Amino acid sequence: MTESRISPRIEVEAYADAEEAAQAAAVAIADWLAAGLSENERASFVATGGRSPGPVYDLLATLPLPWEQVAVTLSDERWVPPSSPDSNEKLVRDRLLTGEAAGARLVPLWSDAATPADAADAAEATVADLLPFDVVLLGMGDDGHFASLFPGNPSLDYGLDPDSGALVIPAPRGEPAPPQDRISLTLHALTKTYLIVILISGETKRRIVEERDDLPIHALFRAAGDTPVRVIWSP
Ligand SMILES: O=C(O)[C@H](O)[C@@H](O)[C@H](O)[C@H](O)COP(=O)(O)O
Repeated sequence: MTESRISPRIEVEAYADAEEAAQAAAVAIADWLAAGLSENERASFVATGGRSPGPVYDLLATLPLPWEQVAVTLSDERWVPPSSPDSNEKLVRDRLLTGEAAGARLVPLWSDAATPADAADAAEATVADLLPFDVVLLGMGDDGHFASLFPGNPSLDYGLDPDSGALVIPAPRGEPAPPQDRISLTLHALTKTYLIVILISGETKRRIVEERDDLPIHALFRAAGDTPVRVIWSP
């Protein structure tokens, strides 16, 4: 593993391949959950969507943690029911809440509310009950978005406002992204945690992290304060 520093606190940890990166992320998450559970009755984990985290969840589901003491919520959700193949809740139910981790408690963001805004309002209280999170897992898009906080989206400024006080907001579909309405945790919510793990791959994403400072992900780095941020990368 090699490390490159882009700031005093953020290090890009380079792993040989996606499998090694997933292993490193799973170990980081499991260690932090175990540490939280050594001090508290409950722990909470923010899982993310997309293509990258599935192998991490597969590994976590094999680990003998006291998962019945762990609450799992989502960094964001597409405005689709949990039966949809696009649902992040479905991804987490299928890949994480199985095996050893079947007993974990899922706190979803989607509900049968009339609109994403109504669902976000309803999720505000259930997410607030989980704070501070023990660990947050995020991915990042090629545009530097994380969760559903997309460059150019009308919800972005509010979503990145560290003083907003809001935990969960609607993110409308738009041009260029996202392709469908979303619900997202805010920067304010996602930085109320003891560890942030960002799982990315490919040169484009590594260069975004290392060479730019103007995208949503960089606002997260700045807002993280004393919260450790681990950027786990593979080619
Ligand atoms: O709902 C989602 O799609 C995710 O929460 C999203 O924020 C994801 O983390 C990034 O788009 C990176 O996705 P990949 O890991 O597939 O590149």
